[in-house]
Amino acid sequence: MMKIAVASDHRGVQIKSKILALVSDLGHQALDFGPQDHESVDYPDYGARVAKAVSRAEADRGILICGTGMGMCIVANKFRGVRAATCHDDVTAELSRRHNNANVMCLSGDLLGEPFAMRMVEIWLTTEFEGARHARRVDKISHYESEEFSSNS
Ligand SMILES: O=C(CO)[C@H](O)[C@H](O)[C@H](O)COP(=O)(O)O
Repeated sequence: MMKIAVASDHRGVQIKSKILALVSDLGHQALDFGPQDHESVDYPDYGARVAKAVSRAEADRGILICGTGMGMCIVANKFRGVRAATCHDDVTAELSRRHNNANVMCLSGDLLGEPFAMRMVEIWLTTEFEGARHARRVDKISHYESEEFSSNS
């Protein structure tokens, strides 16, 4: 069982509730990081909540929804240890796990149909990281965000 933190902006509130239910149905602990209504909010505030939880290992993974899935991805990737990927379909959902070991999935609330998005979430939650050559590449990403790299570049 994983702890999955989920948040959205106002464009993703409706699908967020469906995703939270799916996450629970799949046997995981679903953590709702808001918002709770359709009032307009700023996606960086909610993206940061989930990304911070993943970065601090308070959640195993996160799922973020905004209009396009892009703004959430940009903000989430500012947090150490977060590998956020905007997923558009089954293939990007699967490969973001198998190749990139993505720990945050970002989705569009505007562009994906609900059944399609639900299938992508299920794929993303059930697909393992392949490791091997991909582990070497993910390790290089970690290196580029390390203090050692920042102080020498
Ligand atoms: O992806 C996004 C941010 O990059 C989103 O589409 C936001 O949900 C969008 O920018 C919000 O716009 P709104 O006109 O204030 O609803």
